[in-house]
Amino acid sequence: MPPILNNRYQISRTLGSGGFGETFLAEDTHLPSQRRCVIKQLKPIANNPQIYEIVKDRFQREAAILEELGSGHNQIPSLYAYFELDTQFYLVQELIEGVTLTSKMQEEGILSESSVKEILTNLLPVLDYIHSKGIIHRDIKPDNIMLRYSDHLPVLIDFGAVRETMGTIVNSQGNPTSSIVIGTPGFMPSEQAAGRPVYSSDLYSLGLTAIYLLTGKTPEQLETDSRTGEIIWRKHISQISPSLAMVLEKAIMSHPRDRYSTAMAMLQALQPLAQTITSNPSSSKTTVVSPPPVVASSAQTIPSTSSPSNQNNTKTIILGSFIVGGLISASVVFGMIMTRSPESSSENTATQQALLPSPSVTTQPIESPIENTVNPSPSPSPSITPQPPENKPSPKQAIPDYYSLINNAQYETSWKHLSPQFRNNSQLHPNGYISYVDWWQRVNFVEIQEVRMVEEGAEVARVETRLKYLMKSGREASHYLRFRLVWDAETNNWLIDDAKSL
Ligand SMILES: Nc1ncnc2c1ncn2[C@@H]1O[C@H](COP(=O)(O)OP(=O)(O)OP(=O)(O)O)[C@@H](O)[C@H]1O
Repeated sequence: MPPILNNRYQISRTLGSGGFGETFLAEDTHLPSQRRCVIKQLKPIANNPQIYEIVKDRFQREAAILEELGSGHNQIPSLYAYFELDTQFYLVQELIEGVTLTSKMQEEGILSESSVKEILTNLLPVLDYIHSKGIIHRDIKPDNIMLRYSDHLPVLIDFGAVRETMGTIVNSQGNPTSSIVIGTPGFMPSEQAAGRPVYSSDLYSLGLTAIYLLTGKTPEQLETDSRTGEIIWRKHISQISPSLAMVLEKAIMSHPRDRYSTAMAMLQALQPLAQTITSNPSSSKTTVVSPPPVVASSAQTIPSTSSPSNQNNTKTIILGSFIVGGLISASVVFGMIMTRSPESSSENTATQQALLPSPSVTTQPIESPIENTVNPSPSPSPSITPQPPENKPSPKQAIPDYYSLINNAQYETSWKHLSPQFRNNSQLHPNGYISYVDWWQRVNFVEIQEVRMVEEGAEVARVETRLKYLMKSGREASHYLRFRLVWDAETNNWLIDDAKSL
């Protein structure tokens, strides 16, 4: 290796070497500052002029993607330059002054739960960003995440796609294809090992990275449950909050269907936990569950008023009831509602009407006095909004709390967050709790995109929400719901008493 590469970069030392070449620390002699940089050398595996041209073409495209990613997110190194030299390819990247998670672990030992949560919370938006560009990293592991000294933020290095390009060969049909699977055994899920990575493959790898940081165990050192095929890891941690354990459990499920389908969904499942640990639970922190900028920019806001037509009202009532309470016998109708436009057919409307809950429960106008609440004490006058006592939780927080339980499959607890009246509604829950659980088991994740207070009284409150349902079937649907909450002094909680679509 010449001391000066491409007549410009003075090599200081080798940082690492892998199957496709070496990584160097260098100085850019063409800049007055002699800026330090990292140079990644890549060697194509095939020694064939025809393939070389294909690799060159692909390398250029991958470099363009890296340039875009690096300039679009501060936790991805910038691409300063790229070039080819003597049939080898080079990427010149921003030097991240920091430490890889592997080195940190080796130096300091296992990380605390709060450090791991912080890393996850700061890394998931980066994954969301690259996924929003249609890119799967494919090699998330402790070696490829650096904690930057200056701001302690995790930075994602070493994207897999460029290396894959170097593995280009021509298959027996004469088409260029990659001969290699990118990823690291143990950290990559089976669908990726089979050459079919999906976005949640990165979440799987991230989950195992977090487990490595918490336990010091690499995936190869963890056993697998021979009955379910899932990884057994919890016994290696003396103490972990059940909520973080559930998030990690879901992230590393062997089947992609059972994992979080998006980085934001995983982040959202994590955030109420961070909030519980770090903030005053009585303060309203709904910004924590607000959508990330990517989602928010394209999303609609909650309609400020609602005057649905009768037909829409019908749909609304059923939908709202299903979404909160769950109705086993009507799940087929729910499926139809989720996939059809608001102008549902008269046939569907008839089916829906047959399933209408009692009008006294769901059709009362928002301004009408609330009856049948759990707490028999008189409702306050609508014109007076009493100040809630200091230690009383915000009704706004009741919604993310409820869905956090749902997302963590804590159905027994979430069921208790419904008012007795809502639970006992036989049209909503013909078999009580069994119907409720049966319904929720079909839902992969509920994303809370917005929560807005409409009315806050001492005993009754109303909030409007924008939710996104990610079904296990792969369907997605957005819903605007208005919740009525009733205060339960006994449990010191706001209980969900009703929900209507807007
Ligand atoms: N942008 C960067 N800033 C600072 N250090 C980096 C950067 N990129 C890589 N490194 C350091 O160089 C080491 C090796 O780099 P890298 O992981 O890219 O390649 P490798 O291990 O040689 O091969 P492979 O690409 O097969 O993983 C990393 O562990 C990291 O310490």
